[in-house]
Amino acid sequence: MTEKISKWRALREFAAKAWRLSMPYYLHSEDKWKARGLLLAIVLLNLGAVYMLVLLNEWNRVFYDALQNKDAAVFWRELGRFTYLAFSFIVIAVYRFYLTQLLQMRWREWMTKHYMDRWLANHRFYQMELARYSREGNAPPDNPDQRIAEDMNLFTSYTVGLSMGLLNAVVTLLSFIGILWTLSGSFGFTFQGRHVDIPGFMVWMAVLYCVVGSVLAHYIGRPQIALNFKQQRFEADFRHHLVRVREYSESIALDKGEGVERRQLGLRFADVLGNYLRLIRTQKRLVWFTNGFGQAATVFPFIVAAPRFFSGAIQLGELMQIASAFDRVQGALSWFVDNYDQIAAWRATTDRITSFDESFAALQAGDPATASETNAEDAIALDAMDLALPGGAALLAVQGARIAPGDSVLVQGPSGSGKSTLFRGLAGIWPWAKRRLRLPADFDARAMFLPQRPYFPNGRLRDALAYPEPAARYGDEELQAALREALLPDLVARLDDPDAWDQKLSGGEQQRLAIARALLKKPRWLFVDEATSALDEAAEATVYERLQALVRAQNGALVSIAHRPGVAGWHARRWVLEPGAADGPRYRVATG
Ligand SMILES: Nc1ncnc2c1ncn2[C@@H]1O[C@H](COP(=O)(O)OP(=O)(O)OP(=O)(O)O)[C@@H](O)[C@H]1O
Repeated sequence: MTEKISKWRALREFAAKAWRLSMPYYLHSEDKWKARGLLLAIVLLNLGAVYMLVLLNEWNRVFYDALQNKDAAVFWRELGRFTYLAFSFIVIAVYRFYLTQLLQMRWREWMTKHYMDRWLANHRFYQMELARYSREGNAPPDNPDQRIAEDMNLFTSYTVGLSMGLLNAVVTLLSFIGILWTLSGSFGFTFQGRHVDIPGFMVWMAVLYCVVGSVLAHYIGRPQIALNFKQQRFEADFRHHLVRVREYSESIALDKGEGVERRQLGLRFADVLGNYLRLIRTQKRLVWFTNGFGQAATVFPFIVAAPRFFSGAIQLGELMQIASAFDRVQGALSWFVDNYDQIAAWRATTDRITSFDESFAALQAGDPATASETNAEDAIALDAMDLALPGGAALLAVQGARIAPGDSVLVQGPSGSGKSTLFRGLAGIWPWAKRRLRLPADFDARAMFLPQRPYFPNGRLRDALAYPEPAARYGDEELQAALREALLPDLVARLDDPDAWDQKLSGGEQQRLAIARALLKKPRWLFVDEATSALDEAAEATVYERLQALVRAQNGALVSIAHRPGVAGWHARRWVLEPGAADGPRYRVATG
């Protein structure tokens, strides 16, 4: 009993989830009127298709009666009528298909854009990756790329396809149950001396046939839901690992890591195949059943109605009409059996998008971490900032630190003490931060962080240099001057060359390209995290001289993280990360 209740609850929860995911498009999106129009047209075409089936069913009776009576005139007239009925049916079928596909496409477009916006907003794409490897309770769903690329497609096509299929089945059922009921006659038998008459006998037989079928299909096909869910995950993990091997191809080749990677890939692919085998075994059982069930359905109505035909109670036309109406009723009632696979996949995809959705909501709930005020003064005031590790352990505390125009600060401390995390906290991307900051009014627009590993999009060098702004914002001369100043004179002539710059350029060249980006954009508040570590000391000194000159010209400040003693000379102040008290964060910042 409790199992039954929990099943109903699971079904209700699934319906609620599918509803929650679907409604925004039809109720609130900017595309809602077109969507509703398409939906209405598809519903009408579905109803039209059922109406055509009713007409064809009636046609069956007249046509077969004409055959039995050897009435050639009626035979030819009915063939003519068939042509017209069949043509209308074909037109409806074509437009039903076309408009359904159009609706699915528009809906997918809207959902994909909507989820891409949410994923990229407020650094959520970054925070999701951070949280994934933390040991906190509920990790975000795996492979967001797959959610966005594949699940949106699956969800929209299953939702439209299956709900229209269900509508079709219900309307067909209602239309043909009446026909079948009228044609059925009643079935009489004597039980304990009393005569019992069952009206609509064929309808009851159809219902019995399909209830038994649906229940059996459910029990046979049930494991598919979980297996489908897992299959998607295993496939995505396998693909993800392949992409990583491609991305880190050089490091792996230098480490001679091919063997390990091959084994890792083999393990992931074995998961894919193992689960797939289980899935197809379950599917095989279901195919056994649905085929047997479908074949039996062809002869079943003849067997049940034959006695009335042989007794002369009905003609051949009526027998054929009964068979065709039974076929329709049975087809409608078997909707569940026939679509078991798809329903299972629909549930899996709905669950995946819902968990993706929930992780957005959870991240959103944590947003106050990024709160900061605008400073009345033109300076960065870190009144208090506590940074923790993903597991919750307190890592670093800063109190009463200040960066004013003209400042140059070197941040020093042991490796792993939280220097980069301090920058992440200042940039407002670290989710485990409690911040009481006052920032200058132009901080958002004019602060720039140079990370240890800069990112360059594949494409023309000018796009990589100007990223994330459009390259068109800068003239050739500006771009070339920035490259020259950042000690990359050889690249000056290659502004329009398309390439994978993060693979083609050496580590030091990539760092100089990131510095060229800073020189191009002229930030006021510049944060440099080991961004010159791959340069030789002479080049590092030249670069620092230029960065210093840059921020001085902007009346800004330079804050650097660097281990090399040579860099210290370019900074007037030090912030040192020192071990904290035993009961507090691991490190505290001593400002100087
Ligand atoms: N995504 C993460 N998940 C878990 N721990 C992290 C994550 N990012 C950083 N940490 C941990 O936070 C601590 C501080 O890291 P951070 O990169 O800020 O150190 P750092 O002082 O800049 O080190 P280095 O000088 O080696 O670059 C380290 O112990 C690191 O392992």
